[in-house]
Amino acid sequence: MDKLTLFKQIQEKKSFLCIGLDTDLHKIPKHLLEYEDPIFEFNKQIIDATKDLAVAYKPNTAFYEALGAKGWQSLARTLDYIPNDIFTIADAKRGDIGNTSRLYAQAFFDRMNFDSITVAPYMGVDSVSPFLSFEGKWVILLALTSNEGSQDFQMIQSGDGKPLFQHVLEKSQEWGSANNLMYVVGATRGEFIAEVRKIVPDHFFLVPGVGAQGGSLEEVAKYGMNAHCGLLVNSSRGIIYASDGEDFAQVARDEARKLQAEMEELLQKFCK
Ligand SMILES: O=C(O)c1cc(=O)[nH]c(=O)n1[C@@H]1O[C@H](COP(=O)(O)O)[C@@H](O)[C@H]1O
Repeated sequence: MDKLTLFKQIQEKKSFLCIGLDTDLHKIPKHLLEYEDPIFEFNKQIIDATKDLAVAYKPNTAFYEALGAKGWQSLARTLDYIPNDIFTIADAKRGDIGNTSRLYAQAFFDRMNFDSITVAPYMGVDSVSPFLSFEGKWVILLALTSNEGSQDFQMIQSGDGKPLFQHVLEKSQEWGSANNLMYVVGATRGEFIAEVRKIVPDHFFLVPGVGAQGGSLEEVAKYGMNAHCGLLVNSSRGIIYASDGEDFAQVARDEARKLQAEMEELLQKFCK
């Protein structure tokens, strides 16, 4: 999916919501456990209930890898079930030496056909560029993450006073463009979003940290939105685990609708 098509989706649905399919066997409603593939059944019902409200789905692969081969099957079935016009993110946080990264890219872009994959930049250009050589696919590079530990390294300043995350943003622009490279910017790092947007004015951000992590959607939009929206704001637990009863899909829809309604207003206010 290219950048313009993604923006058209955002305009049509009046939404820049990404729903995280972080599906945990111990958290899904108990009545689903009688299904042959409870994880897929849960995801299927969440997708059916929210596909008119979301412009992206983001399974975090850890939740599927932890279940071994069966988990991978559930992930593949989930991906196949997501409507083709909705952007898909393999939240795998991969990155290794060149020939290994190329195999990771094959796994998620050829064998699984995800639109995009999250990648850690720590090993530099040869660990990232193999993913960028896949036509029509996206790298979503970790830049300023939402977790506590983002302070440990990402804020360390080099001699020129630039924090590490700024070096990641600047250097990586030599590797890809705003048409195949996005950045992870945590909603919990609101005070830096304006600064990040200045460094990368045209790139899309994947923004986790709204909902369960307490980040502000309004602040993200106020400081991060550009003329093509430029944002995919994720919520996982806040939506998919809003209820653990038989009504889980409807309640998830209600939560997604609340975020989408707020996004509709924010698009009118800041998307210019
Ligand atoms: O790459 C990510 O998606 C990610 C980056 C980051 O900085 N923080 C972060 O929470 N995430 C992921 O985004 C999702 C957030 O989940 P919730 O806190 O339940 O909305 C999880 O799958 C995280 O792994």
